[in-house]
Amino acid sequence: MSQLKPISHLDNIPSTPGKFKLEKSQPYTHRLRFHTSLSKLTLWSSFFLVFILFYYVLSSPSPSLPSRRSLNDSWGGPSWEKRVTRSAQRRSSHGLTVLVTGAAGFVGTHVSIALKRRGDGVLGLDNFNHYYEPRLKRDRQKLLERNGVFVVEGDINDSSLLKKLFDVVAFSHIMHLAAQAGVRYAMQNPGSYVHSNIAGFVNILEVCKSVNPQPAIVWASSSSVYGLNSKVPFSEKDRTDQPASLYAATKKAGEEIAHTYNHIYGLSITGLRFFTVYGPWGRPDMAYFFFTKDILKGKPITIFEAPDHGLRGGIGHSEEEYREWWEEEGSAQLRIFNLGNTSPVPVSELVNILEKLLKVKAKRKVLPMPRNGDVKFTHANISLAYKELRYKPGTDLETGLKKFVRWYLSYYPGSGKKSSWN
Ligand SMILES: O=C(O)[C@H]1O[C@H](OP(=O)(O)OP(=O)(O)OC[C@H]2O[C@@H](n3ccc(=O)[nH]c3=O)[C@H](O)[C@@H]2O)[C@H](O)[C@@H](O)[C@H]1O
Repeated sequence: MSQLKPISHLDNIPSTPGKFKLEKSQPYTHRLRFHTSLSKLTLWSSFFLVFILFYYVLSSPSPSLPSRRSLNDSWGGPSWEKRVTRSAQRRSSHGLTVLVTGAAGFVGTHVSIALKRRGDGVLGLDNFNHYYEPRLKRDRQKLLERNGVFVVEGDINDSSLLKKLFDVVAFSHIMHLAAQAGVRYAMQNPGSYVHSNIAGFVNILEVCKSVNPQPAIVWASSSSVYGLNSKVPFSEKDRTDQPASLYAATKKAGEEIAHTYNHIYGLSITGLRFFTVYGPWGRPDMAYFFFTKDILKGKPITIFEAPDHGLRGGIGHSEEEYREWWEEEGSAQLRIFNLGNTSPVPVSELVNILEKLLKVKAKRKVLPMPRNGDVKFTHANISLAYKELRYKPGTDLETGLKKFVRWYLSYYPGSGKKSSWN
C-alpha cells in the first residue's frame, strides 16, 4: 500500500498550467519547465509503480497457486529426474513403489531403508527443517544414499513438486511420515503444526486423489490422540476427543481428514498410531535421547512424576517388524492401528537401564508433572495390528536401548569418555 502513496501525492499536483498564476518572468519559465518535467516524472513513476504492482501480484505466493518461491533450483531437470527414477525403481515386479515423506527423519530413514532392502522402489522427500539438529538429518540422508534412496529436498505443501514426482513415477504407495513432531514445541510455534500436520497432509491427499492410479496411503498418526483417557490399555475403539496438546489435536484432525478423503474420493488410507518410537538415529527431543546426553555430561535429569509413575512403552523397529505393516490390500480402505509395545515401563526403569548401559549414575531431579501437553501414561493394545498385520514387537526395552546407546556413542564420539560410576 505504501507504493500507492506517491501516486496519489503526484495526482494532487494540478495537471494544467491554467491553475497556476501566469507570470512572464523567469520564474514562470522555470516553473513551467519544472511542471513539464514533473508531468514526465509523474508518468514514468506511474509506469514504474504499475510495473512493480504487476510484478508483485504475479510473484506473491497464494494458497491456491503454486508458490514461485517453491520453484527453486533444487528439483527438476533431466539428471534430477534420472535420480528420482533410479531410486524409485523396484527390484521385482512384486515390489511396491513408495514415496516416503519425512524420509530424513528418524522413522522415515528406518522405513526407507527397510523397504529398499526388501526390493521396493523408494523415493524420499523431506524439507530438512531445523526443528532439531540438521546435521543428524543430513547424515541420515547420506545413509539413505548409501542404500540407494534419493531424498528430494522439498515441501509436502508444494503441490507442483508433488505433481511432478507423480509425473515421473507412478507410486503405488505413499508412506507419509513428514510431520511437525514434539508436544512442548507447540507452545513456541503452533503454526508449524497446522502447516505440516494439517495443511501438508491435505495437500498430499489432494494430489493423491487426482492422480491415476491413486496410491494407497499409510501415514503416521500418534498414540497422543488418546489424550486424557484413563482406561488402559488404549484401544483403537476408545474415544479420541480429548487431546492434551496441539500436536495431538493436529494428528486427530488428520484422522478425521483421512475419513473424509476415503469417503469422498475412495482413497485407501491406513493410519498408524505410534507409541514412543526409539532407537539408533533417534530424535534428540525425546526423553531417552536427552537423558543419555545429560547423564553422560553429568547434568541433572528431570523426571516428571505421574500418578502411576508411567512411561510410554517403546517399540523396537527391526527390519522384520516393518515387514507386513502395510502390504497392498484391497482398495479404498480406511484403517487405524496402534503400534507399540504392550508393557509400559516407568521412567525410573528407563533411567536405570540407561545408567547400566552408560555406566554412569544419573543425577535425578523428580518434579510433579506440569501441564505442558505430555500425557501421564500411555499403553498400547495391539491386538488389532496383530490380527490384521501379524504385527508383533520383538525387541524388549533393554535390547532396544542397548542398540541406541551403541549408536549414540559412535555417532557422538567423545561423549562417553567421562563415563564412570560415581
Ligand atoms: O513423534 C512424532 O511426532 C513423529 O513421529 C514420526 O516422525 P519422526 O521420524 O520421529 O520425526 P522426525 O525425525 O522429526 O521426522 C519427520 C521428518 O519430516 C520432515 N518434515 C517435517 C515437516 C514438514 O512439513 N515437512 C517435512 O519434510 C522433517 O524434516 C523430518 O525429517 C512420524 O513419522 C511423524 O509423523 C510424527 O508423528
